Amino acid sequence: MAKAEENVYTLASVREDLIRQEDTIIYGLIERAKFPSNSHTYDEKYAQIPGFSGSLVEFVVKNTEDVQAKAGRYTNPEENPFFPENLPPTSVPSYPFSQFLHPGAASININKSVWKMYLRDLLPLLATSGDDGNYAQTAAADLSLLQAISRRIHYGKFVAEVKFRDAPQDYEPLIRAKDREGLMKLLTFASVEETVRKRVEKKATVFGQEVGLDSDNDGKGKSKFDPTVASRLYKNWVIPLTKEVQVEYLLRRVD
Ligand SMILES: O=C(O)C(=O)C[C@]1(C(=O)O)C=C[C@@H](O)C=C1
Repeated sequence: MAKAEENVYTLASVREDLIRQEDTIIYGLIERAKFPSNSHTYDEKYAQIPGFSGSLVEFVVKNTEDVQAKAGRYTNPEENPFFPENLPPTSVPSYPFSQFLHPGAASININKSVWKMYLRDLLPLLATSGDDGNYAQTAAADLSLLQAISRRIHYGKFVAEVKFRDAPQDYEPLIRAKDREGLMKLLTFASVEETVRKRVEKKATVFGQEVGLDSDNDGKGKSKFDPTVASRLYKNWVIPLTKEVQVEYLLRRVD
């Protein structure tokens, strides 16, 4: 959650926020796994939308972002659109979001990589093959999951700012030397990453299980999706991309 006041982010508070965001991502995985792959959703040749060239998922994401931009979504520095080109300005009164980040943060948006990873890597792991015709609903599930993953990854900007403020003397020389590898090493906590992966898989197991009234049967039924998909998502893409955002942010931090 964005904070209105200055200096309210700490390493503990941003980590807590990341933990809460895990829930949103796992619910998003469950919601998308409800539908089969529905490949027409992603097929540019299938969608014949007058005045629009692209797939159905692009149509839903672009148009929803347009509405949400007018409603003020992107005035929050935690939010980054997938299609920033030609987005309308907000039409609502502004909220005094914290100016915690360095202004360079605004130029970091790695949603092109998030989008590619989602379609190419995650969906084949998550969705069973098949077609039930629910393409609009599928695209809507894709959108909320994409937004949750994107928010988590770009939250790396806040994590990096906190780390920089905690130890500028360690970060500044590496930033000035543009030492990406050194920065990556300094911001990495292998044991935290392992805890995150394990917790995510546990949450996915718990949230994905059938709940009955007979507690003896809880957890015995079929899971709503394979919980290892959640931990693989984090291990292979979410954590590495969050770290990439941190490095990009730090490189702009002393400009
Ligand atoms: O908690 C941190 O320190 C983070 O930078 C977040 C995160 C993550 O993406 O979960 C990324 C890098 C660290 O190695 C550990 C965890």
